Amino acid sequence: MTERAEPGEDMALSLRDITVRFGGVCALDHVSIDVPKGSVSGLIGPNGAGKSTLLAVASGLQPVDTGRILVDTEDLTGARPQRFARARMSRTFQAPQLVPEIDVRQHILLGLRSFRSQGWNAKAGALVRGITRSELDRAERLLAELGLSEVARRSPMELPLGLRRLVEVAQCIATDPRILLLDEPSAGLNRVETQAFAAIVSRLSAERGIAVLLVEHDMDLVLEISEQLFVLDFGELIASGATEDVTKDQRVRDAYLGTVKEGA
Ligand SMILES: Nc1ncnc2c1ncn2[C@@H]1O[C@H](COP(=O)(O)OP(=O)(O)OP(=O)(O)O)[C@@H](O)[C@H]1O
Repeated sequence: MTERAEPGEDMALSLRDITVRFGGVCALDHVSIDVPKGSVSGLIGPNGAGKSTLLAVASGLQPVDTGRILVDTEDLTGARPQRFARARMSRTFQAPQLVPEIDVRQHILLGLRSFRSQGWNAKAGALVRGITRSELDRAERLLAELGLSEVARRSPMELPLGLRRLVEVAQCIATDPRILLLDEPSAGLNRVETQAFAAIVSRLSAERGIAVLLVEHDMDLVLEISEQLFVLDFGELIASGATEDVTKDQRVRDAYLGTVKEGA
């Protein structure tokens, strides 16, 4: 099912000529993007532009009508989401996929064992039993790194949305991803929480060499942390490249960034 493809040495994820149609709607129209290793890329565009569809394609959740998906050097087109996870691809969802029955630390322990709480059941609960000292230490370090130590023993459902999103990110990080897809992580966060979140994502990407692809409507956040930008409009990629170049592109400014001032 998977085969070696031509290596995009600096690219963690390459989507080539991706088309996805839902009946008469062309959600993605021959879109190609390259997400570099170890940096943050922003994926922006108005409502309905195809951003969520592209993330679903990139994580193996959405079949494509045309195109190829290369993760590092492997062609995973048509592979199941589990195969993407084995290729060290991890993602968050607009509604964090967390469960009330296990505490924050147990979510991290699941992540360390390469499980997500998505589809959690009694079997997954058993997976966090018999944990080793080393796993516990790693979980505690990660909790501290993301500022979650104080809430480690609480159910994520008792926490405000901003912390729930961080728990999901922490669980993703625990799986030791090469690629992290973030779907509107700042939705529902206040300015201070968004700033804190931005700092954490930038640091994790730089320190751990994670390629981050960020779908986000908060342009301040996107422009602050993204080294590259991809701009979708009605399923079409209208611009891509270094953030400072893309934000000067007249078509992008007209379609989406009308309020961004020169030099922003
Ligand atoms: N499962 C589906 N069935 C039918 N149409 C869909 C489906 N998913 C998405 N679409 C359509 O595909 C287009 C792209 O949707 P998508 O959710 O990817 O956009 P988006 O950029 O993520 O939007 P938003 O910013 O509002 O989340 C839209 O016209 C949407 O209505």
